[in-house]
Amino acid sequence: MTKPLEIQSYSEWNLFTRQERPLMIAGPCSAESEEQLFNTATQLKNNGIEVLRAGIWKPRTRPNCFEGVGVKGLPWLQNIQKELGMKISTEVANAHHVEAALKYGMNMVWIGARSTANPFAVQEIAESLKGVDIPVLVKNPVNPDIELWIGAFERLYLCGITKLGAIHRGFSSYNSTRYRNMPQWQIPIELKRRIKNLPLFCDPSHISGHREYIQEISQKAMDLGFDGLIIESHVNPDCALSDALQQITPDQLNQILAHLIIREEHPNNSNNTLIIEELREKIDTLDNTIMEVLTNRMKIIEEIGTYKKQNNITILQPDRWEKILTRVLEEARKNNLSEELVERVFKAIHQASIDRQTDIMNE
Ligand SMILES: C=C(O[C@@H]1C=C(C(=O)O)C=C[C@H]1O)C(=O)O
Repeated sequence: MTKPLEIQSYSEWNLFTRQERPLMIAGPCSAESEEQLFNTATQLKNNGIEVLRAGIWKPRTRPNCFEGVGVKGLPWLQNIQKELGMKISTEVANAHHVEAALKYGMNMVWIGARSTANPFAVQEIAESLKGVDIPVLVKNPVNPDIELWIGAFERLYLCGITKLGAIHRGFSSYNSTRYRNMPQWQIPIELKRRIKNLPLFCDPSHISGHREYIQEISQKAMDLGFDGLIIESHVNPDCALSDALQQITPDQLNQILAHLIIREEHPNNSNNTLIIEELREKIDTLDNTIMEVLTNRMKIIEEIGTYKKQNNITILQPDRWEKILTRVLEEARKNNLSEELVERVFKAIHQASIDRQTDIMNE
């Protein structure tokens, strides 16, 4: 889609009366019983949380796990809306879920990571939401594919939904990493650049997979300018029927929120602005130098490419490449620069050289 999506600001969502960052959505991974849900909601509400989340249908990796209580949990949520005045939200994965959720007065729904990865599911959900005026949040797909994530917003938008928001919950990985799902922060950063006015929530519970990391991930999300957080909270996390390790009590959630430092995107006085502006001028000059160096390097790459073509020499020269990489990594170590950064930069430069010389060979 070429035209920018005209997305409504969260101030028009009718969900949050408190509009400061972080906008908060919290509640158990799953609704397990009326009592568990009501007690959790009561404590959250007493701690100032306005929007409750609870999974009713749980997509599980393997069969024979707890797959949610199903529609019988919907009246429990509706009762909380009535008794406690909280806004209620749940995950929907198909048109039946949407219909049932709407019947019980859901104030917001979200599409889960596995569903976002499936355009058929997203299309079905989008069509079933036509004419409905509640916010719809979309979790990132399980695979790190930003186009698929953006495609889901476009499908919803084309069905007339303009109260849209994104939830960053991290990406699946084969390797074992510090977190359950890799944050790959560059992807939500790019999403923010591509859809500028899209409200962005972070789900530190699913990124971390463990409660001990929720604080640091929430802080990072705030420092990257996320608008809100969606955090799993349960009255008795250790006895939770799903995602026990990553859930926290409403009081633990309160502690985490109390420790968050909320920084502003723009400096709040002209002196700070001036200092940053001066430093940015220096960076602009250096960026110009980088561009000049890259341009000159590429010119020489082209000369070598032409010579190789005329003299039947292969494009890739493993020994030369090995030497370059060894040398710059050694320089990185000496200068206290991240070796990972230098390696990534030089691999990208080398790949671009190969691509350019390939073009020359084929001319
Ligand atoms: C430029 C050359 O071609 C390739 C590109 C290189 C580079 O970008 O520095 C190095 C080795 C080759 O794989 C070369 O042969 O020197």
